Amino acid sequence: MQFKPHEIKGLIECIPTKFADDRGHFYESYNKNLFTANGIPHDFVQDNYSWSKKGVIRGLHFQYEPHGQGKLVRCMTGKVMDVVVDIRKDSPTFGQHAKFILDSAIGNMLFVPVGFAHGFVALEETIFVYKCTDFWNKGAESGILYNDPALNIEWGIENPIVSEKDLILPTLSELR
Ligand SMILES: Cc1cn([C@H]2C[C@H](O)[C@@H](COP(=O)(O)OP(=O)(O)O[C@H]3O[C@@H](C)C(=O)[C@@H](O)[C@H]3O)O2)c(=O)[nH]c1=O
Repeated sequence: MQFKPHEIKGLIECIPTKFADDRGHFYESYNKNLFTANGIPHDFVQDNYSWSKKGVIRGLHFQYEPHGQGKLVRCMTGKVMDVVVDIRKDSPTFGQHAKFILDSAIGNMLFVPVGFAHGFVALEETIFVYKCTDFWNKGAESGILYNDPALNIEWGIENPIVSEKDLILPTLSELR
């Protein structure tokens, strides 16, 4: 597994080493000792699964403290452009976003720490799976409008499929 810290502190892309043979291939998608030794020392308490049609945008989501969730995200099938926004108030990169192509053919993952809003656009029909460091808490759920003009995120898609809930999320400045 290769661990690639991003210039926005705390984001780590994890790229597995695959063992291929005549049957197919194998890799460890999570190993607590290895992840702990490489800057992801968390206890994950919930695993999530979503299936999305091509052109779906989910996000940008986060939970308020003390229910913040770190997330280790990846595609089991398909491919997404994953988008994260730094909303840590004391961060020098507050308000900045980063984009990652997560591709099931590669198996790359992204660790998104507490303090980021997270979302993705499905570039293909995609099964998206992720481990969370805290439980879902409906009362603590919040988010930012995916097309908040101030964030200036280029999603690369016209007419995305977005949930009614996500279409009425506040902008980042409305949150503050
Ligand atoms: C997130 C979540 C939702 N649900 C339920 C609530 C609702 O009825 C249904 C669908 O929920 P949502 O529309 O919020 O699902 P979705 O838009 O896929 O929410 C997810 O989006 C991505 C981008 C994230 O980062 C996740 O943390 C999560 O917020 O599933 C749970 O039971 N447990 C959970 O952990």
